Amino acid sequence: MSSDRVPMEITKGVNGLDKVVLREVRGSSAEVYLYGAHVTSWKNDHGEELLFVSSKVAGENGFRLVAGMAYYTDLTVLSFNTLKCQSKVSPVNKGGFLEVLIVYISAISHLAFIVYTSSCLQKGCFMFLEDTYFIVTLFIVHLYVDGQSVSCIWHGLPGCSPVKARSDNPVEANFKPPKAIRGGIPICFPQFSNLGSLEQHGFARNRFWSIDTDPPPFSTTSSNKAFVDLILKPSEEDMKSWPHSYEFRLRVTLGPGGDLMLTSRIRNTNTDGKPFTFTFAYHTYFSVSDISLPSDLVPLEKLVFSEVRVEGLETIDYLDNLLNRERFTEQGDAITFESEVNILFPGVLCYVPCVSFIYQYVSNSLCSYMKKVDKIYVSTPTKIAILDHEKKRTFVLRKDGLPDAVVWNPWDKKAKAMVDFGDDEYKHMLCVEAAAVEKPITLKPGEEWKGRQELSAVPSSYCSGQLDPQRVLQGS
Ligand SMILES: O=P(O)(O)OC[C@H]1O[C@@H](O)[C@H](O)[C@@H](O)[C@@H]1O
Repeated sequence: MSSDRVPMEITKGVNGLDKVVLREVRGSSAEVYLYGAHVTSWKNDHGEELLFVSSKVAGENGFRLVAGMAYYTDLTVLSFNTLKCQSKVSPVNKGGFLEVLIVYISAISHLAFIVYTSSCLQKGCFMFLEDTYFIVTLFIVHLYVDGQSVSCIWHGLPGCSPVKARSDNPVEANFKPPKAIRGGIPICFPQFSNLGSLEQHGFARNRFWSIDTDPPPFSTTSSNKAFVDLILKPSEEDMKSWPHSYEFRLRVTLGPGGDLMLTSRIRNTNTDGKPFTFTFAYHTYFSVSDISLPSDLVPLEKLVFSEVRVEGLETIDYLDNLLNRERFTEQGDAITFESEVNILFPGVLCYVPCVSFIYQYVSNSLCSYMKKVDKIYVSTPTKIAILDHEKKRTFVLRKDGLPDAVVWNPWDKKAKAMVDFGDDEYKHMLCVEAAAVEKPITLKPGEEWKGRQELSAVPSSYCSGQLDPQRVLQGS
């Protein structure tokens, strides 16, 4: 091990599982579970989480924002004190904070309702309107809960949008080995998806890895960087389903600027002279602002596109997982995700609840198929950008040894069917996965394969129509 390396911290995570915490001097950090060699957290120097992990993994209280978009309003009716008096704090929430959606029906009356909150607050004095659509003004309030009292911070996020109020029970931690962790960066090896006889995405993501204290030297230096080396070797059990001997070494490095690098080295150590073949992916769940929201008010006749877009895959061939992996070519535009509220109403119609309801209902039933994405882009450029308008952030993914890239979001219906995933969590994640899928990799005994994924999160001042995609992709 290099002597000038930044020390790492080994601690316990969910369900008492060991995790390694990497910290970088300017404040960014990353967490890697030995279970699955799974990166579950990557934070920038402001402490903002950049990866999505399902709330069902962490067992946090569940709350979900339902819909909303930027729009002017002024709200003076509610006071923080009202909220303070009415809050009933459950001990479950001691020391935590909750986010509450306030709905203000401006066209009808100057009343406010909390329509979406965690269950402990439902027991309070708030009026809870479940499964009801409104055209409303939105306010986000953070309730900081400290044993007895609740203090509120208005986040001043006025919005106007059709909103569906929904209750949601606090989410229980339901993650436990041998299940894979939903979110972060699972490693798919030796099989991507169901492309073979093994379990979905292979077994590496749900095996216990070890810390590799003496890895063979790397060609690039990791000195002055925080990193950890992990290793996976086959168990007798694994040999039954995949009868090959290998050493899978993973180095997770946090660079001085907060960049996150994953380098995999897989060596065939078969002594029977036999080669083996595998497919692979870094199944990265990026945390994004609401992917289902439109970026601006637009006229009725125009479709609205979401604020999250992927650039670098235009004109690239892809295999569509939703259509039996049939091959298509991506059209010239960046990949966008259609809005749940894909048609908006002009002027005063915004304030008529029944019109809102009908539009929301119709647009949801017509468009949900179009929103799902599950595509394997083949032979892509080495650099892909994920732009997040709302967060003013661009993720840049660079890859090496991994010709393909998978883009996946389950969208609403599949999300509901996934037990380890909240119903609305699809809105806040997008998987873009550096992968080797179309042409499986074959290693003869003694041969080694290397596949690297490097992620950076850079501030972007994107505002509609002003982004030059080429600059994002070509810039350093
Ligand atoms: O639920 P899993 O096994 O983690 O897989 C999630 C998704 O992973 C993606 O990589 C695949 O393209 C999807 O088809 C799959 O549904």
